[in-house]
Amino acid sequence: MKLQLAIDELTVEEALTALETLAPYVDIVEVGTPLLIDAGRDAIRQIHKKFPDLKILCDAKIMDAGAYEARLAYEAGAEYVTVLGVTDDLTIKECVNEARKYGKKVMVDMICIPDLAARVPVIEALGVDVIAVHTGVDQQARGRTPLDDLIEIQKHVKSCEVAVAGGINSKTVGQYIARQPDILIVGGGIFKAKNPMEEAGKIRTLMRD
Ligand SMILES: O=C(CO)[C@H](O)[C@H](O)COP(=O)(O)O
Repeated sequence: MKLQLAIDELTVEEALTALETLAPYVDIVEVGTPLLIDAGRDAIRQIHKKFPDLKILCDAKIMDAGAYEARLAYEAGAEYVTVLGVTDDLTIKECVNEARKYGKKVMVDMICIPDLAARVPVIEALGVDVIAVHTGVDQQARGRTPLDDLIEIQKHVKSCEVAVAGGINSKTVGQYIARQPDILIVGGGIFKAKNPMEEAGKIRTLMRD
């Protein structure tokens, strides 16, 4: 199981500083959508330059122009790019084609897909690498978690990796670890903790137990 650290509400400078202590705990660093809006691909470039061993996920949440936008992420140094599962199959396929050209990966964000059982086989057949269930922050504020979606999606995914995101922290992570997703995504749970390094350490320890 890999730990993906989602960096959403930090500046690039803050992200680079935070990674000095957090990098040893994580496998994948996510340049989150808000950070991407704030700093653009420079966020990917700077993190890649300072931490060349860390895999970077560009949370572009692509909805259109799959090949072009995926290429922008890969050329900046991202290993993964995200595309939205609600978009059309052609856009997802274009991302996959571009990933294969660059030797990189595509994660599909299943946010707001009402019928996971119907959509998963179609998306898997497009050749994506990771399918992620994701409860967005606005839904989290209404008390929703991604646990039921994780349980549901694991019934339908046959071969690609499964990731889970949405308000996970060291107190709730146990229920996700018990389901053994391939990638656990944590953002606010670490960055909003009093001691982010301690929180990342706790999560990492629980992943090993
Ligand atoms: O994709 C995201 C926001 O669009 C987040 O990066 C993802 O939900 C993880 O962050 P958190 O753990 O704070 O929910």
